[in-house]
Amino acid sequence: TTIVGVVFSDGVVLGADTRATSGPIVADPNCEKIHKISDYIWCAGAGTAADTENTTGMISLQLELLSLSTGRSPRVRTALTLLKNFLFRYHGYISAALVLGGVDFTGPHLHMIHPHGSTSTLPYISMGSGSLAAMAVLETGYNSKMGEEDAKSLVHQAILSGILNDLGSGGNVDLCVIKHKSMEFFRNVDTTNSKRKFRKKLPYMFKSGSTKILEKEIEEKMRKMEIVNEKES
Ligand SMILES: C#CCCCC(=O)N[C@@H](Cc1ccccc1)C(=O)N[C@@H](CC(C)C)B(O)O
Repeated sequence: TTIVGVVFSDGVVLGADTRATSGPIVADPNCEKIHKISDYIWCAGAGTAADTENTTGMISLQLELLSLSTGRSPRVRTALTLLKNFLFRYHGYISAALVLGGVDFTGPHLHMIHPHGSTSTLPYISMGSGSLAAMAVLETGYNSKMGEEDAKSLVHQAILSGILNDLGSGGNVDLCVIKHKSMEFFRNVDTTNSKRKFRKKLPYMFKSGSTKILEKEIEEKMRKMEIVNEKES
C-alpha cells in the first residue's frame, strides 16, 4: 500500500493506491483504502485490510454517537484519540496504519496513527509499503503555501510513485479533497499510468486432446487399490 496526506491552504488532500495483496498474489486490484469517518473526516489505511476497515468503521460509529449526544459536529482530534487508544489497547496486534485527515471548526488537521497507537501531527505524511517512494516525492514537492490544485497533483504524483516502484502498491489512484464543509472523493482519478498496457484478452483456445490425460496411471492405481481391497476382504 501507498497512502499519503497533505495539508494545503484551505484543507487536506488524502491519496491511496488500490492494490490488496496476499503474498505475491494481487488479491484485489481495485480496492478502496480511504474510509469515511464522518462527512469531513476521512482516513486512509495500510496494513491488514480487515483491521483498517473494521477499526475505521467502529470509530466512525462512535463519533456519530458522540455527535448525536453532544449536538456538535465531530473533531479530527477526537477521532485521533479514539483510534490511538483503541489500537494501543491491542499492542500492535491490530495492524492498522492510518493517515487521518479532515477539517473541523478549528481548521484542517492531518495525523498518522501507527498500529501500536503512537501518533504524529504533520503537514505531509506517507504510510504503507510504498511510503518511501511516496515520501521522496512529498519531500521534493511540498510547500506550506500550496493551493488545492498543487496539493492534488503532489498527492497524485506521490501515489503514482508508490504504484510504479513498490510491488505492494498498484492499481489506480484515489484522492479525497476536504475543505471547510466540503468534500470531493475522486475514485480512480487516473488509470492510464497504472493500467497494464500489455493486458490483452488473449484467445486461449486449445483444441481438445492437446492436454495428455493420464488415464492409464489412474486406472493402474485404481486396479491396484481394488486388488488390495479384495485381499483384505
Ligand atoms: C486475501 C485477501 C484480502 C486482503 C488481505 C490483506 O489484508 N492484504 C494486505 C497485506 C497483508 C497484510 C497482512 C496479512 C496478509 C496480507 C494488504 O494488501 N494491505 C494493503 C492495505 C489493505 C487495506 C488493502 B497495503 O498495506 O499493502
